[in-house]
Amino acid sequence: METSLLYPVTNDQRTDQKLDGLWRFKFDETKQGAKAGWETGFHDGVSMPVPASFNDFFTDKDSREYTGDFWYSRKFFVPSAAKGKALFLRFDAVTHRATIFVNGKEIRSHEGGFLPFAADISSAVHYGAENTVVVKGNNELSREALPAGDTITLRNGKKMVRPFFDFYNYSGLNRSVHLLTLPQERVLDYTTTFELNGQDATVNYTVTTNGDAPVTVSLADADGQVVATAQGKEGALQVKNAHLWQVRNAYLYTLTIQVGDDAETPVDTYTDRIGIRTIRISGTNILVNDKPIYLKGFGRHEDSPFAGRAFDLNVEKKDFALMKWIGANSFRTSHYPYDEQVYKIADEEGFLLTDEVPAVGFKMAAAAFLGGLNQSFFKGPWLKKLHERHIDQIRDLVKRDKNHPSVLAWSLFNEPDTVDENAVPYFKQIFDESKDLDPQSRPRTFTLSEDDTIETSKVLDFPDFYMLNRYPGWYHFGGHQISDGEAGLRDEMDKWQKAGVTKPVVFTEFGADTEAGLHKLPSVMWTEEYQVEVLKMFSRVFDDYDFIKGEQVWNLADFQTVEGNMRVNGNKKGIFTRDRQPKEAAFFYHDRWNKLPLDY
Ligand SMILES: CCC[C@@H]1NC[C@@H](O)[C@H](O)[C@H]1C(=O)O
Repeated sequence: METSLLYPVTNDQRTDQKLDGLWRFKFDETKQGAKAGWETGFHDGVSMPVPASFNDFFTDKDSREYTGDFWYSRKFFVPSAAKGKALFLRFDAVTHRATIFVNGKEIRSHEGGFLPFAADISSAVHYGAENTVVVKGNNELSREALPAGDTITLRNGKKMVRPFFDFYNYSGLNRSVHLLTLPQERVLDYTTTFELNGQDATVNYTVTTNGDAPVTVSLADADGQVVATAQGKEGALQVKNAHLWQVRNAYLYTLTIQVGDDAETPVDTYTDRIGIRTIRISGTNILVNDKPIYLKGFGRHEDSPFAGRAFDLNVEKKDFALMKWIGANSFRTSHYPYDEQVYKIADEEGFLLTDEVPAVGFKMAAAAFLGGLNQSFFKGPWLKKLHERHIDQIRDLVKRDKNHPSVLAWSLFNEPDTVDENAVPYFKQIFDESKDLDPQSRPRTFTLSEDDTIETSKVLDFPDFYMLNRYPGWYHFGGHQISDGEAGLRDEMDKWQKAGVTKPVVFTEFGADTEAGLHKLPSVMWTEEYQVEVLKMFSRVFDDYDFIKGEQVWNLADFQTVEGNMRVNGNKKGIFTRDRQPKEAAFFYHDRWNKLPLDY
């Protein structure tokens, strides 16, 4: 678990310099890099953009599909003025694992391709001079790491991944790298929780520092007017006539934490933007500020041409423009934590997001669909190591994202095999160990696949609300059989209703692969007309069951997957194409969702 995951800020005490741009890059198929001294830096290889996945920049298949070790290297200057400061390199994400070297000295390693980590380089840098940072990365998959898969070796000796999941194994320095200079005594973390008292609100906070200097906390409104202050590492800010953060009607305050007893020359200052709101599950309702909401939106991916899985602010801005146009109010960060900038935008735009760890592929049937073996996933020698990494990534996810008003819930798995009795002890451990991580006690949940129903799933007591992934009309009862698909879906909803469902149900995946531009009258599968027929069918069912409190269609946009006879250069269930142009279904949802209130 990381000591501090605060997002970098620049002020009189802190600097944040991004090391984005072209680095040197090379593969290390024979693992010769360490022996050849690559950790001290290199000038050969190719230039590689950061942040970006390396895969799509190559024109040969062996390079695009490369699996194994790879190395990045670049120089960076450390000014003499940085002497006396704590120096860190912060990697927003390296997929799937990394070892960091500075000037040839190994600093640290990190496991997990979608969460940040910081390397303390204070003892390794030369001041007033150029330094060299080297990243040794690896993108192999296994059953004891997240996301789950296998790595096989072809007869020609080359490694190849067999993901147990349906998204491409884009790899590399997928997010920004920051050179941070920080005060020796500083803020490491902070928490906020909220109480609403009529028009007023109380912001309860805690601050963690690495020293004993006094702490002062203040809150300023959107006009910069300080509305509350408090002293101490724990306290309460009393806000009169609080302006609440609401769904698609956001309001953000600025929280300022000052360390030191002289406000004129503080030891450290950290600022962040927070939203005052509460989240609660009550019966089959999801409440924001004690008002029931209905989730309208998408499962998404961080995926785009050229950048691969890398965070691209241009794509993110476009995606939010599309989600606002269509009338959405939420999305799931399927199937991994997204770049922190996504959550900041969601905070500003008033979107709710379900924050998901990459616990995907925990189901051998899925592996079988994608080429794995058909056996119990939750009964194997990989479980101990997998659990360690799983709970570690849940801890870091909550530590990183706990102060975002946009975070509605934590998704701890996607489509795990919950029919298997062996799943129960694993789920109990994960839910027990994650229970107290979030100071705001937001709901914890996971998605249930087609096989995991109210009759077959063994773990339905754990989630705080249910997330269903259902595909009648596509993976079964497709085409002219869609009427049987609707009847079967209604049968299942009737069983949920009859069982007396006591928690909200959100549909987090449903849809149909659709080739943009393919039309036929009457429709056939893969046409735009058919995708609309499927989505209209789901809409009819959703409108008939009041315990259903959300519809997040799969997917916002077409996205890259492994190649195969079930994929046409990727997954085409997007409502928009991969270059973000609308299919017919986009206009269906624009009409359906914009008739409703923004938050219901
Ligand atoms: C029947 C499982 C559906 C599956 N669910 C997980 C997503 O990551 C996939 O993209 C989606 C699909 O196959 O479209």
